[in-house]
Amino acid sequence: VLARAEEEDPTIRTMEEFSGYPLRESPSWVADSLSSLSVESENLQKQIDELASFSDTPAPSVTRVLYTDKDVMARRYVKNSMGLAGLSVREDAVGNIFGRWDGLEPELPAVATGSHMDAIPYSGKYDGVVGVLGAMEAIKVLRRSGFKPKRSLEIIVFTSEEPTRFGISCLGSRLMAGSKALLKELETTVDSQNTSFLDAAKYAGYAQDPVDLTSVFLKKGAYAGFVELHIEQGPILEEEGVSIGIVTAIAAPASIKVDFEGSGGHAGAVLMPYRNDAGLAAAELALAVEKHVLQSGSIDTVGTVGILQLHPGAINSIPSKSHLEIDTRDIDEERRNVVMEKIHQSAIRIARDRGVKLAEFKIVNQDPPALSDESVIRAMESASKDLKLSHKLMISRAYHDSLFMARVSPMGMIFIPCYKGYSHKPEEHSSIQDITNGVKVLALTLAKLSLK
Ligand SMILES: NC(=O)N[C@@H](O)C(=O)O
Ligand SMILES: [Mn+2]
Ligand SMILES: [Mn+2]
Repeated sequence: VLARAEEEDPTIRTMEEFSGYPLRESPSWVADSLSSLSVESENLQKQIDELASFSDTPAPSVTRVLYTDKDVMARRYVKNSMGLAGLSVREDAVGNIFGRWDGLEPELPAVATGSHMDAIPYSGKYDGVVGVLGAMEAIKVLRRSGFKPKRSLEIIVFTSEEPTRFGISCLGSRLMAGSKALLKELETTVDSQNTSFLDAAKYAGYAQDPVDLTSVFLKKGAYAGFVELHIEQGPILEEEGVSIGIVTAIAAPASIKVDFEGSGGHAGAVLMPYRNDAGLAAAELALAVEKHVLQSGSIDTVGTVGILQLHPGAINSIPSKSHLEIDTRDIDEERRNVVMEKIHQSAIRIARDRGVKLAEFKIVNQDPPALSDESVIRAMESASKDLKLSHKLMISRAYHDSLFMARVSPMGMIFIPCYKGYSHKPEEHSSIQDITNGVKVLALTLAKLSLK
């Protein structure tokens, strides 16, 4: 369809370049391709179920942690599927996977899409995976419709969006966005088993010597656009009966690691006035996090203590050490930073009042929010309209690799409804109809962006 229009009327091309608006969004082009946008939904659901089987915990839960055997098997499955979809596949030094469909003008910066396939402990099978397998299906949909992209289309599977193994979220996309701080951090980063990041990466077949992780950095202007399809992970779309969420901004995430050290001792013999209980210090700080977040003055501020560990972890021994990991977010970066400072002051006060040592108060990440790009938002909106799917503008409270891709490319995200907004638990679910709608909107959005 495209080739024919271009050959027939060069003025269209000039008009397009001038307005930056693909005239071919004229009803005829969209109408032509709309009817032929067929999604193989059954096969897509089968792939989602198959990928969920690469898990270290029993179904319906999914646990797939970075560079573990199940992660390596899942990576092999996805690379294989990319090959079958006719994409040229490559990987970088930390295992970000790229599947490319060359466009008519392959020298132009490509348009990318993608998400992640690692899964936190005891989570579901849709978080990230819909954006990876759905992206592959979107490319297949366009191929089936006879569409020929001008700009190449590239699927990216990001390494370690989840912070599970090394406490670092969006590790792959952060590096792609050129984070020198992370580069440094990874030299000494170890997991809870004291395995270094580099050893774990090597175990999975990455970070081959001579290790140069700067090779992961994206060249400026590498992509003309990036669009991530993802489940909403919240209840709004389902509650309002809306099919498509068009993300305009991603909230600003931050995480803090805290260690307290006390004197420990016998749970029976040490009387209460003589204790320096690191466990109670941790408990008090966890409640202080909640207090500061609730007092931020906005419902948009959230705070979670998702990890709280006590040492030696014996019922009849007073905790001598405690470790907490705090996740706090807000769409207002300043307001979130104020909360973080209050949490820090509380940690110092609690340590003083309880006679324990604040051994560590480490801000692991403190990221700014990201805004979606206007032109990408317009493309997602017009795609939803063309497909006659209800849609609404909304913000993402969860973070995504898109948060970092926004630093190197015009970014947008497409949300689909999920059951009761459940996520990060086995009950996470999106209907194949909702996934199919998301895939169609993604396909059409990629087509429009690839013509620009
Ligand atoms: N999308 C998503 O779940 N990202 C998470 O890693 C998060 O904690 O937001
Ligand atoms: Mn997640
Ligand atoms: Mn995700």
